[in-house]
Amino acid sequence: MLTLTNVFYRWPGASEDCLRGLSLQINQGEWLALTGDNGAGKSTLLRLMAGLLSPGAGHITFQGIPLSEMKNQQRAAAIGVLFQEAENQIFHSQVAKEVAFGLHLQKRPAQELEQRTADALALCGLEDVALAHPLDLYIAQRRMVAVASLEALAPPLILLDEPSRDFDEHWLGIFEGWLAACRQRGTTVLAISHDAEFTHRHFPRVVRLQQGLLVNSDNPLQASSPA
Ligand SMILES: Nc1ncnc2c1ncn2[C@@H]1O[C@H](COP(=O)(O)OP(=O)(O)OP(=O)(O)O)[C@@H](O)[C@H]1O
Repeated sequence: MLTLTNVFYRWPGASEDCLRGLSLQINQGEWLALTGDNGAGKSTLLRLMAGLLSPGAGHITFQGIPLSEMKNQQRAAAIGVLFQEAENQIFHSQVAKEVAFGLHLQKRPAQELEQRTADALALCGLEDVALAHPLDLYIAQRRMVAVASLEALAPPLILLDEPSRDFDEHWLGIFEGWLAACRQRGTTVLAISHDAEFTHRHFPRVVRLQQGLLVNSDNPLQASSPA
């Protein structure tokens, strides 16, 4: 589904490459966790996978199409991202409007838009705050607003950066209910996570980013190569 081939990336002004010839294939329907030390480059890699940064060398394709050739709208429909600071991806003054925004951009019929928004709010435990300002919510609820916005669009590939962070037991349960819905519809998911228990519960395949390359957690000495 998503294929990275010999990808290099160096941040502007940095003296060394952050990613050094990294290759990875994420298959359709696969759930893959990405681990690694602080500063290893996991969030950088996620931004490359989302098409928000471009590799300095190498290439990334989504279902065979280079990410660089996809239009923004096409990419947004295909790949959903939950950032580490999910509150920074909230732009509207009302929860329901925020959740519906992506569907508006896709020009979905009004009835479908309303239904999908209502369903996403319900699944994400936000029905009672649908008319609230997102910034008036607790941090866990705000994070779920960003999740509900993803749910409304239901992209086939979802990238999550430290998703279990900020959740107490109650909200983690709701978030994991959403993950179950994603699994049921065959969504492909990649998650960066430092939360070993969460990773173990959901992600059968784990790769580790180390010195700009990926290694399999099962076999730390062997570089992860395209399947
Ligand atoms: N916007 C940026 N501009 C310049 N350098 C950056 C930027 N973002 C990250 N970096 C650098 O890239 C390297 C990798 O950072 P990144 O945030 O991708 O790591 P990470 O593995 O996600 O870390 P963490 O687990 O702490 O979130 C670091 O050296 C960081 O300083």
